[in-house]
Amino acid sequence: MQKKATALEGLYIIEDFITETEEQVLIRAIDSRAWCGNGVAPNPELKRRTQHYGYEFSYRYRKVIQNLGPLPTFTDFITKRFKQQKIIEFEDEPNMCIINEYEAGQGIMPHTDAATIFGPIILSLSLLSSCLMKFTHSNNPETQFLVVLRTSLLIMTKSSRYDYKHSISKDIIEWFEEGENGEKREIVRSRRVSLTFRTVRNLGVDVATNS
Ligand SMILES: O=C(O)CCC(=O)C(=O)O
Ligand SMILES: [Fe+2]
Repeated sequence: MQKKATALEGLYIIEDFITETEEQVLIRAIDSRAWCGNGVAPNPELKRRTQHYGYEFSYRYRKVIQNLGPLPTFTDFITKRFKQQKIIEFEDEPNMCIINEYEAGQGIMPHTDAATIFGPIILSLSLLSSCLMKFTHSNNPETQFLVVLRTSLLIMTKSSRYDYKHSISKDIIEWFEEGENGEKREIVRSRRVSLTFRTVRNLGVDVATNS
């Protein structure tokens, strides 16, 4: 398992964080649970579907609204691996996991995960379809970085976590350049599911945005 640095300070990717079998087992466990969003409470106004564990986040009020108890057992092997691989320190143990589902044509608007509420490390495990995540500097929008998310773990810390907004487009076809020769590659987006692990530090209102 290799933690690779990206060109953006504080942003790392681990490509082989879980196996294909673990991915399938996770998807089955997730799909056996109830989704909210797309008309269903507690976040009916959000078009994409989500599941909230540990704490419930309200996109409307931009804050954590209730403690939901421990994370589900199907995430135990993931959080254990965070510790084994020394991705997190003890005090950064995630106590919240939001699962997002993106159908083809769905994305997430540029935002910075609330610095007042969540801890310094944001971990996002991507399943199923690949996509591009764009990082745009909050004060200097011309400064941008693109990362490819396959079945991988994204580790967002430091500048990437605080100084940039991250977003995923709604595009069904995305292009990126890879390798030494900058070969052009295509992603045809289909269903993607991500698990974002955070540490809730504070139950205050999110003064930044999390959409
Ligand atoms: O889907 C992802 O990988 C990112 C989700 C995200 O940025 C968020 O929920 O704040
Ligand atoms: Fe985010």
